[in-house]
Amino acid sequence: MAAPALETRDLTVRFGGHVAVDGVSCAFEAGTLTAIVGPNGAGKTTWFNLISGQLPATSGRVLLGGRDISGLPASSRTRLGLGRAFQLTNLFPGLSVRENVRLAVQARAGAGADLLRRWTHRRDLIDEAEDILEQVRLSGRAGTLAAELPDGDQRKLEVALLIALRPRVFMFDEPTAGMSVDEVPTVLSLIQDLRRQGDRAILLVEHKMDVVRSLADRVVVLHNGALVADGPPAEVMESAVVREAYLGLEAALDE
Ligand SMILES: Nc1ncnc2c1ncn2[C@@H]1O[C@H](COP(=O)(O)OP(=O)(O)OP(=O)(O)O)[C@@H](O)[C@H]1O
Repeated sequence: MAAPALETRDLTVRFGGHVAVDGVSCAFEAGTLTAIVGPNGAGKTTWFNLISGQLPATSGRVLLGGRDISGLPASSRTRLGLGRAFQLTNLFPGLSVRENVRLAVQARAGAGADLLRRWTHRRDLIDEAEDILEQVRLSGRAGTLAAELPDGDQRKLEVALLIALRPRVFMFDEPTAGMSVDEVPTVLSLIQDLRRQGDRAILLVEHKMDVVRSLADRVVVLHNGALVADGPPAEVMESAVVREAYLGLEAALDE
């Protein structure tokens, strides 16, 4: 059997006496979208930080496609196919949307640091960038400077840059936080499109239960740093253990 796209084994981090992520073992298969939920301070973002390499683990392992990446820095993990959205540092505010996407495609393709000058020779990469712009519905804004995009479009651009990297694992941490109501569906349908491609695992930290219900195949619940429930959304969100453990979530679950 193929190794899971991503796996954490007994992953733990302590801050002094506080165990923020407590022995979390969990595997994510390609073609699935897993929502990670839990009350504030449950350890969701810290778990993401351990997976992406932003934070070193105290103990435990992270495996990407079966390969142990625990000791690797974040940049190497990205190169190996771990794509975390909204943490990207490769967005150039002074360049247009199109130029940003082209640079990301070119960087992934290893076309060198000669950047925009080479574009005329790489029709395939130009086409790929245009396809991605279309996929994220930013073709109409291709000439706009990244810095001048409204927030929602900037999120879309960040997803575009992530797609350009062709990761096998996509990690989204509250992708619609702070967005206006009319922008939310676009970003959610983008994430749904990614899931439909079938060859990647998608992890989504999300507080909005309606989003979880509509997008996720599976829900993983963290509480006090530990994984306390894992299963199909309807089952997990209705389970007594989750309802009892999460008084704070109860209102949201009933929405
Ligand atoms: N660098 C750090 N140093 C000390 N404590 C930390 C650090 N990072 C996180 N923590 C603590 O670890 C716990 C988990 O925090 P984390 O942000 O991962 O929770 P979360 O589930 O993502 O919460 P939220 O939903 O509010 O984003 C919290 O108690 C937090 O204060």
